[in-house]
Amino acid sequence: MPEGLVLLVNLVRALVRTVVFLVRNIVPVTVVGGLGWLGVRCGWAVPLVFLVLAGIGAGVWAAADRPSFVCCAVRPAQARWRLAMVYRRDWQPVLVTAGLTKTHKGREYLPSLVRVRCGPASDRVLVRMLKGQAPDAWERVAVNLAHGFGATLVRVREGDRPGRIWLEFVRHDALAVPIPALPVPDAADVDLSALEIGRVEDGSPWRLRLLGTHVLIAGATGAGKGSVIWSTVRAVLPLMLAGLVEVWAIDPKRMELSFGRPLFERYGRYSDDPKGGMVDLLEAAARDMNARAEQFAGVTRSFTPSLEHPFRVVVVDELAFLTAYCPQRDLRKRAEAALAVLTSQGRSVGYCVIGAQQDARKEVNNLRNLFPDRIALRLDEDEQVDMVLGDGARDRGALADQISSVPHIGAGVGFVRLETTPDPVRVRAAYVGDDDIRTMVTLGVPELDAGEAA
Ligand SMILES: Nc1ncnc2c1ncn2[C@@H]1O[C@H](COP(=O)(O)OP(=O)(O)OP(=O)(O)O)[C@@H](O)[C@H]1O
Repeated sequence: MPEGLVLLVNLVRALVRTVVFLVRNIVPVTVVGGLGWLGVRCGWAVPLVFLVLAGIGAGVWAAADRPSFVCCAVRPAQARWRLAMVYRRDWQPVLVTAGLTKTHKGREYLPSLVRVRCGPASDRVLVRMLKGQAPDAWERVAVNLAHGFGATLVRVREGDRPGRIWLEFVRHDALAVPIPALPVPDAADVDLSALEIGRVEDGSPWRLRLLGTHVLIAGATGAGKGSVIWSTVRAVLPLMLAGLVEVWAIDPKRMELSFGRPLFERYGRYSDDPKGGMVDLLEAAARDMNARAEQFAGVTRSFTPSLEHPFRVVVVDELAFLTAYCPQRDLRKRAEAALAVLTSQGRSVGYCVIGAQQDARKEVNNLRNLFPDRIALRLDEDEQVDMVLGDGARDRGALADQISSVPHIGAGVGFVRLETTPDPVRVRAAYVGDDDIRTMVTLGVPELDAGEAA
């Protein structure tokens, strides 16, 4: 190519890049340009005064309404900064090393970086993949991307349209510190479709639905199943006291739920009797549910709790004890049958089963598919993740087998699928300690003093 032509091509390239840069950064460029122009025309004291006034304005805004300041000013600025200083700067070298680019006839094709959004603990980067590329190609090199961009973890999420994906770069673990028990809400604020029981990784509240569903909590021993159960009981406590919710507790382990026995006995039922009492309780629930279903048939399709028909939550602390480990075959069969009736028909008539289990394997719990909502806390083996959350959940980032077994760091941490997104999200349940449970019992059964309640 003649030298003059090379020069011309490079000149045009530089011009195009400058225009693209100016258009992309129109706001900061205009502000800096405007201040510079003021400085030249009126002296440098004038832009300085503007900057000081802007600083004071930002300070007042931050003091008056911190969430909106963070959301509208800090996060967009952080996203711009990280786009320029982290992602755009290292985009080409990292993608080339990770094998995500293609070279054809001497020309390199590079996936495009569309947008960056920053959250409190992670960045989301929207990427336009190369034509013919699939998200799996990115999932396979997630570790390379994490190291390349200085993140602790990268998850690949579906994009806003075909051909695009979101890369979620986790900067630091926002759930590494235990969350103390949440305050007992006012009765008017309790929503059985969205009970606040902890926090999602992005800092938003973790809300659990009970109305119209059943919940399975799977986690190895010490994974923190108790904190999910107790945070849920705490969230419905005001409605229990008002007679609109009953909690029927089945406690084969005689540990976790026995703390709240007086509460369950007054505002529901409780059994830890391995000789048939627990199964009787399950069967009683199934019978009541059938009677309710008959009463409602043809009258109503949506359930609203009332004093006559309270919402009933049946909590089973260890499902496998009733369905697999119980030595009497007859009791196992009866428990399985009652659970199957409750989980298959109870949703629309105000029954919700919350089942906890340590072992997610199929042979231990055949009823797993009857629980529409499932929570995977720390699990022993990677194949259990898909057994709990459904096929492909682990590939989509639900690394429940890698949650720390140190209680302070990993207990109560897990993965769930929310209604709003197909991808599993990381959550942590608030920790309801023994004192919190005592306080709850005293609230519900005031005649017991705190000592007796324990
Ligand atoms: N959400 C939490 N945040 C911090 N620590 C927690 C949390 N949940 C539980 N822990 C700690 O982890 C320990 C084990 O929790 P828990 O007994 O709830 O586990 P589990 O899954 O019910 O175990 P198991 O099946 O053996 O009964 C608790 O004693 C507590 O110290």
